[in-house]
Amino acid sequence: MVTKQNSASRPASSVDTVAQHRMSTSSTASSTVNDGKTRKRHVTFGPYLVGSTLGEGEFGKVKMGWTRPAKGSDEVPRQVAIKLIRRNTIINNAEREIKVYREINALKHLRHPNIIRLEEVLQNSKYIGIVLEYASGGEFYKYIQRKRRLDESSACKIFAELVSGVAYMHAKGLVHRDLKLENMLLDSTGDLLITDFGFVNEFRRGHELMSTSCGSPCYAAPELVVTTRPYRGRAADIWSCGIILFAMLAGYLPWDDDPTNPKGDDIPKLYHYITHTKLKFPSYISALPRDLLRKLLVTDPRKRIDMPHILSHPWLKPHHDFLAVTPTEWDNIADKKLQPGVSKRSSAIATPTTASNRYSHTLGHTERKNRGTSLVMDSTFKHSRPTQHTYQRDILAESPALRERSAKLDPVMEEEKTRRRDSAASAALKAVFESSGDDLSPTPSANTHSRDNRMSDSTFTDSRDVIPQVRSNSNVSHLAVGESLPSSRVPSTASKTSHHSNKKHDEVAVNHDMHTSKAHRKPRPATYHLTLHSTTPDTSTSNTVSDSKTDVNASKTSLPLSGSHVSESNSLLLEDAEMTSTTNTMNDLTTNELGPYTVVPEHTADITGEDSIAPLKERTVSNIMSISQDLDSSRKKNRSEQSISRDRTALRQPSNVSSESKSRKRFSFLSFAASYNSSKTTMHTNSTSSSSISSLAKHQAEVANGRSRSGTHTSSISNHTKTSKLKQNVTPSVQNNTPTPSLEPSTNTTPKRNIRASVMVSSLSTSNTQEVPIRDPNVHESPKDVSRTRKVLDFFKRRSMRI
Ligand SMILES: Nc1ncnc2c1ncn2[C@@H]1O[C@H](COP(=O)(O)OP(=O)(O)OP(=O)(O)O)[C@@H](O)[C@H]1O
Repeated sequence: MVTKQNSASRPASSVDTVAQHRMSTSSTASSTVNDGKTRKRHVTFGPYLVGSTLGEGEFGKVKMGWTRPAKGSDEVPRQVAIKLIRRNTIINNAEREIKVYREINALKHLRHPNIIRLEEVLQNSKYIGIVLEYASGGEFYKYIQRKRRLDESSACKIFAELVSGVAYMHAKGLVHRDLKLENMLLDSTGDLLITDFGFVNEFRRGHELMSTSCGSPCYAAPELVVTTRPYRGRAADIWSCGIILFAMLAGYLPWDDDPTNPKGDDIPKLYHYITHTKLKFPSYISALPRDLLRKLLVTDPRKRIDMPHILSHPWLKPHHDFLAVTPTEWDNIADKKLQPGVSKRSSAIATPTTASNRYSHTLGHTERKNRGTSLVMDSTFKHSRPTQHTYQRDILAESPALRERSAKLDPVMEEEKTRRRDSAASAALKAVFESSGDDLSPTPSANTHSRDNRMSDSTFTDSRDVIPQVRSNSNVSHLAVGESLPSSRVPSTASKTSHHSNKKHDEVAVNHDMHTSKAHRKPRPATYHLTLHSTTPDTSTSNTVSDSKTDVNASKTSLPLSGSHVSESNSLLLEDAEMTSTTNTMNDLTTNELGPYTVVPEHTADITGEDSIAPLKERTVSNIMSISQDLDSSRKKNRSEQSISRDRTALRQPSNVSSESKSRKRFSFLSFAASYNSSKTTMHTNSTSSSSISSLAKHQAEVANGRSRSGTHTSSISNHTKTSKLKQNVTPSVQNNTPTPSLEPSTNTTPKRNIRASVMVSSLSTSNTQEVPIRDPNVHESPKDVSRTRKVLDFFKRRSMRI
């Protein structure tokens, strides 16, 4: 149990004691410990000691953190990852703010072993700190880079975990919309953790069309890119899963072999290629995964395989028991610790092996079902959080406006809501809000429901079972998303075992004939470029598997191919009669998902604000609503300004960006501009869009000429990719008497900026963008082709203005 203490009142020696204890348990902590003669200042954030930077994202740094066990406690400090978001970076940016709260609220409702676990959210005057489960296995895309590609059994296991997590969130009425290798982490046992829920959205069954395009170009489903029609979020996620599976198995991204676009960085060309070219497999991918990939990477979302068929696909047979766990069962497993009268500690002691088998895919489904109430979770589920609808119900009960919004909740979840209404989490949370009055924010009055008080409630037989809770002292009002069991009481993360960890991702037998030294030099998101591999065109035109002569088993394997899921051709059906206008807008989501998170860390150090002890502005329903209401206007107002200021912010990034982060392939306006220029496009826009383009073009010219305001951009710019295509000196002409933006680059090498890959593009009125003829001398396109490609370009044109 972590006890919050005020650093001002806590003896410094105890800090050192904790630090030394920490040092003894974690090798990464040594930098904060001195020789004992002089006291060093330890960086803290709320109840956590803060360590080194794990990574950097759009909103700021992710830091390693450690819990600080109370003095005399036998608890071992536990590692967490703290995503620190500078409040001033989101305070005047409604979209960013919404993204942060989307992530928080989505994570709060998701409890699945392959989805990163949210521990709690802290806030002070400078930062919002999202405390996450620490993924000690690191980033999945780096793992693939190291391995070059995964062997089929490893890929199968990881893919099973991925689709299990995705199926779970889909069943919860949520779509991720930014699934990609870069948003996947590994835990200590090599199991997958899906992360980065900033683009998550909610859908209702029967009304699941979405209008906001977002994601990362290489992983985005074609319907997001080449049409402006509403799309089905779940189908888009499934496409991304297909790209991920292909990358895992092949070691490179699909449709990466366009000779006219060898680096795949010309996104419009890439999508043109995707929609016109059959999927090709390298010879080392066998028949079953090929079959699944063919069904996943179907450009027509109506013909794309759906989740039930994925889960039952023969290639995933080794994991069918794991995949048979239903979302409700996952929830039941997570809720186990909340049930009155169940002592996790005694159960864990009584059934240690069961606990460690939690993720075991080898566990028979029958056996798993029969475990019944004896099932014990290990540390992954040591926290419990209020469910989405429990949480919403309690909030909505206090707000007529939000109650009205609640009518839009997924009816599929109604049963879930009812089922959870009386859960311990619900009761505890309700108690918190009841005591907090109309404000709905946990205030000092909520402290009457302090941990100690609730511990005396006979409902909870084990103090560690009580979550969520308000941890409080005289200075702090803290809504904890979860509370941990002492690490010593439960199987540690490191001790988690599964049959996967036994294998520990066997080293891939790399075919060195295929992986030439040239291949190693190619900076691809998934390491290799297709053209360096032996590839086999997908020649299937019917429900047969006959892709490669190396697939000896192909002809012998009888696959339950579903005609509806087999891609006969990659032509995208743009006319989707079923698609109608969507009601699922960002505003809908915003109001439903924002919550009264207001947490004040008790004491400060380097990363805390000066006034951190003072009560901070509560996040009330009214300001939640105002964010929602202001969204549209602020979006319009700030569109072009934000894009430029973000560009400049990115340019002011510190020069010591790690080489790894530099090498991460990120989509940027510059890369788009390079692609745009290289496609020799002439733009015709109306005055509105042209002014934005003009602004961006002006800014880009500044960048190219080294006149960035910060003056430090050269050091912060990734120079691993030279925008050689900019040297083609193509100047789009902007008509309608608007100034012609000069996109001519300087003759100097113009490096590509390293900014985030995930973007969100609101569907703008097509009237804002006029004809965008594509002129590619090498391609003779039909009017239909031109139209499709134009849509691609429109997408990225809009997108680039939204960055
Ligand atoms: N729970 C975690 N455990 C370990 N490392 C993490 C964890 N979360 C993030 N990281 C590291 O921090 C990096 C930045 O994460 P973050 O989610 O902020 O950025 P991102 O992946 O670029 O997403 P985005 O910027 O879209 O929010 C990751 O790439 C990863 O290396």
